[in-house]
Amino acid sequence: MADGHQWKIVKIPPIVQELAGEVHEPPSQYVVREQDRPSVAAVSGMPEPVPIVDLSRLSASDDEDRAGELARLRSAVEDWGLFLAVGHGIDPSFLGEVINVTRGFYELPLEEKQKYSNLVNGKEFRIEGYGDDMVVSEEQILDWCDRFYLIVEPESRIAHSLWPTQPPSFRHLSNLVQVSCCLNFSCFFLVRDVVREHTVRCREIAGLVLAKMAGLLGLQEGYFAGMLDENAMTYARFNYYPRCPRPEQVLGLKPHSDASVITVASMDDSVSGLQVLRQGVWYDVPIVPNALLINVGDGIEIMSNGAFKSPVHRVVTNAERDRVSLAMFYTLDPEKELEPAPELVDDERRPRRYAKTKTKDYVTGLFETFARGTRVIDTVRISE
Ligand SMILES: O=C(O)CCC(=O)C(=O)O
Ligand SMILES: [Fe+2]
Repeated sequence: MADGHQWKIVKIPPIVQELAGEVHEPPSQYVVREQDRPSVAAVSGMPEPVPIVDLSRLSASDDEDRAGELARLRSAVEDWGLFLAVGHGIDPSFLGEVINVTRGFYELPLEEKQKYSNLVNGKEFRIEGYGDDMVVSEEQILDWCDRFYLIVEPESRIAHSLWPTQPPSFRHLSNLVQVSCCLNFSCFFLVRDVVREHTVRCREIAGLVLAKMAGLLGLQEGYFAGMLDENAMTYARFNYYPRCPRPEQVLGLKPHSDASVITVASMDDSVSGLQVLRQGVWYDVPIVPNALLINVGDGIEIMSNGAFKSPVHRVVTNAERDRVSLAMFYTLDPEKELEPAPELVDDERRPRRYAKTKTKDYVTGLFETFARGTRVIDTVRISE
């Protein structure tokens, strides 16, 4: 099962935040092959800008306004697979808090963060928790990034060992140590409470976008959004990209696409790093203050039978600044099958392009392919 799955790993990777403080050059296991090296500024003076969609206008009463924004949405999800969403209604101060608690988590002492380790008994890898890449081979090139994954919903799948509901008792410790432990724990409670609230707000946004995307395909508006039911799983991934002395040699996050139905990401307003691949060219996703990034996941590419695209994206690092982001991955009930909507398949004009898989197997497949630098969607693609 995706959430309970554990993998044997060949080695335990270092925590990049610790490593970054010690080295002047990235160790060889982080240095990507010559042909995979990032141009640190990709196409910023780009032939075309990364799309921006004003969500408030998708439901505008003025027909022309609405049609114009829907056309922008169509082009974004067909051609790019992602866009920056403005007019989403989330208060900028709350978005600032989301980024602050993400930073706050990474500012905790290492021992504190390691209480939430993604390694079981120090040697098996699980999705949830704090740590680094799942290392499946000696040759694997590692990402210059630490991450903390939490399952936010449904309640029944939350790993309560990683998600305490009661602060532990520190009474046996000295006063000074008690105070510092309480501070650390209150930071974790803040992470928990903020991410819960953020999940609900971002799901409303995801629901609106999914409804409009279904409409663009001639499906009922609730078609995709309704699939995010009470058993649907939401993962939060808090990313931390330390400064890197040689940003041109490493990747913060290797090229991948998201296994979600849809992803809603909040990013640092002070430092960019996300790049998207479109028609063979890497584009920088610019900083637009208070915008959210909406990323079509593999789930929508599959369910739309390829009409909408799950984009390949990656993250580059920065020599001067560290960077944080928080990605919310909305996925289906792990027991639900992922397959093209029957309405969008017909043998003559639109043959089926993806085979059926169970969501939990798909998500498990993501972690295995990601470690190898390949894409899980290619394992279900039906060749023409
Ligand atoms: O850090 C970012 O901007 C994107 C992160 C991302 O792609 C992911 O967590 O899947
Ligand atoms: Fe991603």
